[in-house]
Amino acid sequence: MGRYPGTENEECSVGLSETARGNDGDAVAVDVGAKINPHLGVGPVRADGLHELTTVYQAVSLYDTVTVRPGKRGAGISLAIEGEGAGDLPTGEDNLAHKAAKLLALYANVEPDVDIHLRKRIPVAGGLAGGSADAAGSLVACKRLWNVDIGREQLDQLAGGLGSDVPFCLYGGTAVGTGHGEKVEPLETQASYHWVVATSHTQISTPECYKEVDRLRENGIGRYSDDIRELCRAYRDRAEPDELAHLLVNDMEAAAVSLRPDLASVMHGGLEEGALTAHVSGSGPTVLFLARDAQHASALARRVKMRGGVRAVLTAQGPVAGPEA
Ligand SMILES: C[C@](O)(CO)[C@H](O)COP(=O)(O)OP(=O)(O)OC[C@H]1O[C@@H](n2ccc(N)nc2=O)[C@H](O)[C@@H]1O
Ligand SMILES: Nc1ncnc2c1ncn2[C@@H]1O[C@H](COP(=O)(O)OP(=O)(O)OP(=O)(O)O)[C@@H](O)[C@H]1O
Repeated sequence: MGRYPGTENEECSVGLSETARGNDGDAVAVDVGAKINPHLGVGPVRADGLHELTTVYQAVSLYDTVTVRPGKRGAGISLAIEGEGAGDLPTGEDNLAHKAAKLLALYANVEPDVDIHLRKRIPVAGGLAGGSADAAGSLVACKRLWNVDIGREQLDQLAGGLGSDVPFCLYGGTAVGTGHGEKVEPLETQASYHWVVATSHTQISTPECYKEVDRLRENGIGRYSDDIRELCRAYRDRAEPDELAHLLVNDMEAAAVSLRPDLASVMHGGLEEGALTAHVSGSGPTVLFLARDAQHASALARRVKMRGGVRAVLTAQGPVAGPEA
């Protein structure tokens, strides 16, 4: 069993290294879960270039760990990354965890002298909001490190300026997202579901996937799924996984498959192996399979892996709580 409830992935059961969590009392470490969209309705493009969304978010048990420590006076923000995709990610101002720390320091009028360490387990550019999770973790950890007095609404606003998924990553759990995804309303549910998460060797850029949605729409393919009532009811009523399977929607799926046609055979393979349903996660290319329970998820993950054509196959359970420092 992993160190997080509901996960047995090796990636998640590895104890944190000393560099990640240290022994110094000044370090603040937070775990932030990946995001999935059980419903992702994509509407028209707005005047600001972003698409109107009606989405249901859920945080699942694949975690990045963000650790912050006081840096040398005047040294600014330093960032080190280990784990999933570490070599490919920016370590400077382009990193979302860096941006988040800088933004909070500006808000709080404190010197941003902080050493940030990211232990990444969330696949990069996989449609699982790994960068957004790190931004949310950095906000929460730096808030604690610098004792920043900031209300929920203002924190949400800073998060929304960093990216559409960042406000949800602050909340975790299950939530409804509107606007361009930044307006988040928590959705209470006692239900818990088990997923198989099949990651990919290549990445899909989020803006490219949105552009492909638009291109397909111009050709009459796809429509805005803006009705989430049945899905919200199912979450409130603790629907059985079989019922939930029929209610999941992703308006970006056709675009992701158009950009990466091999995803269709990954989905088809999982269904043949007994998945209740298969969907692209967000803007892809990760594929999610819904399982009946934890045992079914483990068995299904093994079978999906044996079929090949994917990078890694993980299991995850959701919802999980948001980051706490
Ligand atoms: C696909 C999702 O993950 C679903 O939750 C999100 O909508 C993407 O959220 P994100 O990665 O935080 O994206 P952002 O950093 O806000 O935006 C990246 C780019 O995606 C496109 N974008 C994003 C959100 C949105 N509602 N409409 C868009 O068209 C825009 O081209 C934008 O420049
Ligand atoms: N801390 C970070 N972790 C991951 N990616 C980051 C980070 N900071 C910046 N990025 C950039 O963001 C890009 C998208 O990465 P991310 O893992 O967030 O994608 P994603 O899961 O597809 O996002 P979303 O689901 O929100 O669309 C990466 O290619 C990378 O260049």
